[in-house]
Amino acid sequence: MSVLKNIGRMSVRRMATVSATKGPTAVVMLNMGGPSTVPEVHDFLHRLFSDGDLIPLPFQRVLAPLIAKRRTPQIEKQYSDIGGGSPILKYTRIQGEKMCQLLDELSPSTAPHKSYVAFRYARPLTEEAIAEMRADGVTRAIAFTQYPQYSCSTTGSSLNELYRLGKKGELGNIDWSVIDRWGTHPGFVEAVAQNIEKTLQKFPPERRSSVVLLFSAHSLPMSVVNRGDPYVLEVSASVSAVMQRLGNKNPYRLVWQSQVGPSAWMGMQTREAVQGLARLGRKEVILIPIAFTSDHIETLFELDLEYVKEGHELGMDIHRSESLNESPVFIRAIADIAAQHLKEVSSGAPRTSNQLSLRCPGCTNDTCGQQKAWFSRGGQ
Ligand SMILES: C=CC1=C(C)c2cc3[nH]c(cc4nc(cc5[nH]c(cc1n2)c(C)c5CCC(=O)O)C(CCC(=O)O)=C4C)c(C)c3C=C
Ligand code: FES
Ligand SMILES: [Fe+2]
Repeated sequence: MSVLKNIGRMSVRRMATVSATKGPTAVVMLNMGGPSTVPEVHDFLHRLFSDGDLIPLPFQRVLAPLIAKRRTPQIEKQYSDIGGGSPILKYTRIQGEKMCQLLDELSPSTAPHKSYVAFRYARPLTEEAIAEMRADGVTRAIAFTQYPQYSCSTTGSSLNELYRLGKKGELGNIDWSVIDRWGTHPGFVEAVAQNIEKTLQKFPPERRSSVVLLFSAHSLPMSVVNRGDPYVLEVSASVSAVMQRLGNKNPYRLVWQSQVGPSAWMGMQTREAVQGLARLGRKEVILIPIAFTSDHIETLFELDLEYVKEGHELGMDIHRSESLNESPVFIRAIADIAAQHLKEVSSGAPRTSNQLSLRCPGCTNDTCGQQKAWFSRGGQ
């Protein structure tokens, strides 16, 4: 038995060495990113408002710098109030590195694995991740979205950006596949549920089952919802899966936060929901971030410094459930998702999910269609 084990270990090591000569299997962590320091806020907002896949503006090149400049002082203040910057880069690096350690064990035939961070609006940008991958001699890469639920304004924007670089010939000779959503994966659901259970402990046992679970996700403009974007459905599916895992013991609602600008956005708004619950006398509440995997201004500023504080002023016993951040259950989940994906693609499965192949019925952005076709061919 031990001889067999040793042979197993040797072949694992040999395979790792062989693939090391052609570079590691890259796992590219796609996300929007956030300014790591206050002076980076302006550039972050400038890139965000310049992204026509997120916010299509008339005369975008002219308007984006003006809007970014006008909004910078307010957002700088929010980042100062949460300690001087977004922790998303710190957490994404930790999640990626720990995930790859697990992946080397779970998928020895594709080892070694190396994670690269590709942010859409903050450094390291997609181009920087690609330069590092090319220097490492990468020939096989997974574009792994770190948004659990798919929206064309988030994951779609990151994939469009990769496609544009590929079309310009800047990606080199890399064979791509995509993990484009995983909002109901049992490991993700388990990690969120465990954090809720931990927060429920803060309430007296006899009142625990009447605590209201208020799931909160970043809202979407109704123009995006109404063109058939799948995000609202997918966030709802995550909430249902978490509630099922919790045995449906608590009353709950899904509400939406962080609307920007005057247009109509998906509701009900989180702030109004907190106020409404207080008015109805339902004063024991847990706020649960469900659409983002690490802390950011929406949790640390909007939920903690605004809504929890306002809830206390209304006499509520209100707490926020922790973000996933360094949760080992979560890191194990993303490693399992990547390992399963590598196994399926190596045995001939398509390079993206079937769901990614479908454009929103109201889509008028040609890049979306070209991007989907390009990834389905492995980025060729
Ligand atoms: C799943 C999460 C997110 C979706 C969906 C989303 C859509 C979306 N966002 C905007 C406009 C802005 N978003 C801004 C910041 C921001 N957005 C998300 C997440 C999602 N956005 C996060 C996590 C953050 C904050 C980053 C951090 O470090 O905390 C901003 C900038 C901040 C501000 O000016 O208020 C804007 C603008 C649109 C238009 C949109 C869908 C089309
Ligand atoms: S906007 Fe959804 S596919 Fe283009
Ligand atoms: Fe946003």
